[in-house]
Amino acid sequence: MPLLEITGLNVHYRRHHALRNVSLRVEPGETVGVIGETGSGKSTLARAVLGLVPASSGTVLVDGADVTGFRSRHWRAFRRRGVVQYVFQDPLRSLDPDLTVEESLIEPLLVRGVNRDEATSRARHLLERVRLDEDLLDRLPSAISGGQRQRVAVARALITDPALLILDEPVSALDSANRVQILEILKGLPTAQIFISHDLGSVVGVADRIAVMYQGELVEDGPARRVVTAPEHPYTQLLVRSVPTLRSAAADRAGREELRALLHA
Ligand SMILES: Nc1ncnc2c1ncn2[C@@H]1O[C@H](COP(=O)(O)OP(=O)(O)OP(=O)(O)O)[C@@H](O)[C@H]1O
Repeated sequence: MPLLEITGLNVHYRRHHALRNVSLRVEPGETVGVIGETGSGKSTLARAVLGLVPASSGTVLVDGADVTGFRSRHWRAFRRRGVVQYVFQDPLRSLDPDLTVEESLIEPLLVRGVNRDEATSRARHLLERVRLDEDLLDRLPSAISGGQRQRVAVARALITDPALLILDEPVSALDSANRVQILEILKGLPTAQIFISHDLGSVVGVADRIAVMYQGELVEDGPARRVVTAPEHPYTQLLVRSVPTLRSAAADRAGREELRALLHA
């Protein structure tokens, strides 16, 4: 069973048709890159999966449950299970400015009834996974760097052991060194991910599959290598052409690594 199955999804903001008949599947453990230019509907897709905008029609099945029919109490119960977690471009949106790093990390566990010692030990373990020093645990988000904050946001999203992580432009606000480090961390995760970006270069080294959005429609969806080496839709062809070394470098894994280093140098 797919972890996420979106079928014929339409979303309107008043009279604006933001998502048009979008269908997308994500299998457990799979990373799907969603790319497209500004306004193409990428964030709306994420919002629909998280229940932050209503669907006009279509279905969104998360772990077998049709969330499009959920009322607010269903959403509360569903969110408490922590099956889907998210990370935004700006980590200050995911982190409470008044909570220390440690408090931010353990809070999702405490509300689920995990005791403080166990929660703290899991928080420390996750810090290691996102390559952050334990010294940061006592600091407020305002007292750490943007790259560190985004790593804390990733750790907080992972602490409930979600089946699906939705990342909306997670590296767009970071400098190139931090960008590469976060991409490395995401690449090593066993969790299924939807990685939203306007930048094909960021997505290509992380994603198993790439889905391309254009004007509210999902115009192409396929294995990352195929989308990059043999793009079918004219918009994808344009995207690939605009990153000249992508096509040849995507031919193998080593090439992709090289390409990413090149793009983020
Ligand atoms: N709350 C809203 N009310 C009205 N229209 C909206 C709202 N949010 C988004 N839109 C419109 O819906 C379309 C899709 O927006 P969305 O944020 O999903 O695009 P995006 O691909 O994520 O863009 P970006 O890369 O700039 O974040 C855009 O035309 C946008 O102006």
